[in-house]
Amino acid sequence: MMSKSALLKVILLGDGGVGKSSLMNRYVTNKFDSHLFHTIGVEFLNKELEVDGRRVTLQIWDTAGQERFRSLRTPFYRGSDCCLLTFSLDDGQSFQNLANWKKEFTYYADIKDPDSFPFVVLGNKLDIPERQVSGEDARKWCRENGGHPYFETSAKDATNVASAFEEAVRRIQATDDRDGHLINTDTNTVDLQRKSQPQHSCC
Ligand SMILES: Nc1nc2c(ncn2[C@@H]2O[C@H](COP(=O)(O)OP(=O)(O)OP(=O)(O)O)[C@@H](O)[C@H]2O)c(=O)[nH]1
Ligand SMILES: [Mg+2]
Repeated sequence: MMSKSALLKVILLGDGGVGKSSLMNRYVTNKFDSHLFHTIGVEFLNKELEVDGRRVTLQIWDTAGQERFRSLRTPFYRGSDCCLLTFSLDDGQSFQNLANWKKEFTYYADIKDPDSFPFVVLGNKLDIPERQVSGEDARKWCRENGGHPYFETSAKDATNVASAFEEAVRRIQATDDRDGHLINTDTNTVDLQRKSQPQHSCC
């Protein structure tokens, strides 16, 4: 039985230190490291998953958030199917910068119609009690800037991490049927549910 899986590219953008690498690592390897080094340029990891009965290969691109690495990361924005705008709930400035990240992505990814492009907003480090950004302010920003879904996550304790990435897939699938990205994976699986057809001897 041939089964197809869509190859989808999601990209994590946001200030340095908000937890982009930690979110990717938590989701793909289910690990958390409290002493991660700053990302230089970009890195990516793949993850196979099934969303609403459809198999997906998610290619997750993690980018360097520090300003000095802008020229290293921007060439990789093109071809993204979804952008995860990430800030940290204990860092008000990273929330203020979301608009800049959205603008930078839209420009370098050459997005013709930003209003219909799938963005998902992540407020990370939910486990840290000293919040500087309220959920109400974050939801208001998302409403006023395109109606983007919003998740409060913690890469440290895994809260909402899988849901956020799964929603990114849903938003892509809702935006446009990805048949163009479907890649055939010859899986040679036998469908055990199917009743074996009565053998008709033909002779
Ligand atoms: N408490 C807590 N710490 C976190 C969380 N996510 C990341 N961190 C920590 O925050 C620091 C920065 O995390 P990174 O994942 O490296 O941040 P980044 O966005 O990839 O940073 P750049 O690579 O510089 O863009 C690290 O010490 C992480 O351990 C979280 O959800 N909760
Ligand atoms: Mg990083």
